[in-house]
Amino acid sequence: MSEHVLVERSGPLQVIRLNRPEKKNAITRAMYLDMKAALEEGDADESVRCHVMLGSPGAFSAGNDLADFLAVATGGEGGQEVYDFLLTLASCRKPLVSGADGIAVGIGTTIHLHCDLTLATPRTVFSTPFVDLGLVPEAASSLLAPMVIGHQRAFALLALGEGLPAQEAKAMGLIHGVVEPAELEGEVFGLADRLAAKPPEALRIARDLIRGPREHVLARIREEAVHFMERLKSEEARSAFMAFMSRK
Ligand SMILES: C/C=C/C(=O)SCCNC(=O)CCNC(=O)[C@H](O)C(C)(C)COP(=O)(O)OP(=O)(O)OC[C@H]1O[C@@H](n2cnc3c(N)ncnc32)[C@H](O)[C@@H]1OP(=O)(O)O
Repeated sequence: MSEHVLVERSGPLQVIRLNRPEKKNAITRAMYLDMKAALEEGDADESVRCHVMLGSPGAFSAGNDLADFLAVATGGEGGQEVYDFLLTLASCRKPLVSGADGIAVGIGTTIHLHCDLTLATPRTVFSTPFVDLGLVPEAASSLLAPMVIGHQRAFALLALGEGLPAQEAKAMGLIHGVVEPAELEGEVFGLADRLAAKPPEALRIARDLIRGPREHVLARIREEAVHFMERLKSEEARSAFMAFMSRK
């Protein structure tokens, strides 16, 4: 386990905390592996009733590490860890509650589409500049976002790259609530504890019914991944990553 993902237990909750604040919690290949392993271990552990996902004060996540993307764009290895993590996330068997404060870019936004309850703060802005990076949507966001907020709002988010402030995201039904930064973790743990206290089998069946079949979500992740991997190696993407890495 890298020091950039902290996995803790809090009673029946398993807490996965992104812990790379100096890089705004940009997610590296090692961090995807850690998050995947934690979700699998929590799912397999009968005493875990709910997963909690958190970032740092001011930054849930700046999305995929762009140095890692640049490495792939210039002929190196990578990409499989993201894909494997997303398939695990989308098939997770236990409820997921997340809290986002501040920066939530790329996968730092799309992770929450797989969470059952998400809280954010007034300073949180969700954004997915995929197209500006020469990329395409991932995490089945091209399917899930239009389902939740409608085509045009999803298009503005995923294709135009417009930031979506937390209050608007709540009004659209994309997240459950907005609380002050100082209250975020307490409120997230409060929701997760309420879920953990429910009869687990009834909650599991209810969650499966509410989320619906997973096949089409997994199929969309696969479909997006084909395009995403091609785009990662494109000149459009390479120049966008280089522009970020060489900015002053
Ligand atoms: C499958 C997944 C796909 C995706 O997730 S696609 C999305 C990829 N992410 C992005 O395009 C976001 C890139 N980052 C930014 O645009 C900005 O950052 C922010 C708006 C998120 C924050 O800006 P500010 O508050 O001014 O912070 P700062 O000075 O830019 O960042 C602090 C340190 O964090 C590093 N960093 C930020 N984001 C990333 C990243 N995504 N990959 C690698 N490093 C990142 C910076 O370089 C810098 O580092 P140093 O202090 O050493 O200069």
